[in-house]
Amino acid sequence: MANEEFALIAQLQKDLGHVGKGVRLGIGDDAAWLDTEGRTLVSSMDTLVAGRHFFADVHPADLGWKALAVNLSDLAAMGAIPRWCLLSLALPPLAEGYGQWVQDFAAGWLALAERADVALVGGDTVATDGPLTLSITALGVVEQGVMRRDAASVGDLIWVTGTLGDAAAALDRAFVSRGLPGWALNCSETCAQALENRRLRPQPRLDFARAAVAAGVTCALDCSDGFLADLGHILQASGLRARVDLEHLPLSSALRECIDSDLQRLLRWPLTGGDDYELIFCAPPSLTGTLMALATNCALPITAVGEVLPADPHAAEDVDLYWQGQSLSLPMNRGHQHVF
Ligand SMILES: Nc1ncnc2c1ncn2[C@@H]1O[C@H](COP(=O)(O)OP(=O)(O)O)[C@@H](O)[C@H]1O
Ligand SMILES: Cc1ncc(C[n+]2csc(CCOP(=O)(O)OP(=O)(O)O)c2C)c(N)n1
Ligand SMILES: [Mg+2]
Repeated sequence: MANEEFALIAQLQKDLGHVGKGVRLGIGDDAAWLDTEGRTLVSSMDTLVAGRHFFADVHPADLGWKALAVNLSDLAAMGAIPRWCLLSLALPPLAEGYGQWVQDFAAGWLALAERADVALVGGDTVATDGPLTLSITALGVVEQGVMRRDAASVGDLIWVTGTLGDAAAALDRAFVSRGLPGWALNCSETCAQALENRRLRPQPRLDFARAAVAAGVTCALDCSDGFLADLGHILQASGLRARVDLEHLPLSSALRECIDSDLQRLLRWPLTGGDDYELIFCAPPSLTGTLMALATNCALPITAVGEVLPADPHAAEDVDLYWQGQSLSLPMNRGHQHVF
């Protein structure tokens, strides 16, 4: 059954619009009216397109979670506290209408929104002849400063939260299972499910990020495109280089089983695969003890994977990559990039 725009918006308001901090006016007027209580505002936007960021047959609950998670991850990377979101939906025709879809999408979204205490305060809903497309604006506040891409310093250690490469390996498996080109995984069904869960339900590292910025970390971003590509963004913005030890990249036990010490798989999944939504941050060695204690408090492992080096006009690459004591040349593909 086809839905009409205003009926769908009313359902979105009912299923998704829960009460949030500082919301003077939420869904329903021409714009939201929000109270930042004197704190400064941090804003970010990310778009997800069917066929490019997710498979068109994704379960809407998984899509609801992931669409919010990737946006909250950008706020985490700034060290911001998420408060509000705006959601734009461009929906292609669907024979059975979007009633059940919105209900399922809302369940996935709210599972994370309630945990992160973030309220949907507005958006836009349109029909499209193109693929299903979601665009989310995430708004947060900061108490003191933020973490920036251009704030790395020579001698900083390069840290990563959690583990890298699980989602990229799961994406390969999903491609292969759909008869599309990809690398097959050699692992048990239990491992494959653990990887798939990382692909579908990324965890924005909000608590650790908030603690890190309060502890004086000034340089971070979130790893969405691939570790090497995203570290490159920090190095370019900061005008510096880095040394990275490939064997220090943190891997889940499931991914370790799939990689089985194979260099090509290490390069493909944890180094350049992307879709991780972990934080990469740089901090002086003097902060190491504090950071390890914060990570323990958050029950989130953090791993030092390299060091920031001075600029070198003679160096061909921005990263010196080592594996088992050997210097490696960088892979041609450093991570995900949209091409137009
Ligand atoms: N169409 C656009 N208009 C204005 N700014 C943009 C646009 N696309 C990207 N940006 C800005 O470029 C920067 C890098 O974007 P992006 O690579 O998408 O970051 P991220 O990986 O954190 O989402 C961000 O500050 C973003 O706001
Ligand atoms: C169906 C499907 N194809 C490919 C990917 C891989 N992929 C798509 S976008 C992306 C990186 C992040 O996307 P982008 O739009 O660059 O987000 P941003 O860096 O702006 O947060 C990756 C790894 C995927 N997750 N799902
Ligand atoms: Mg983006």
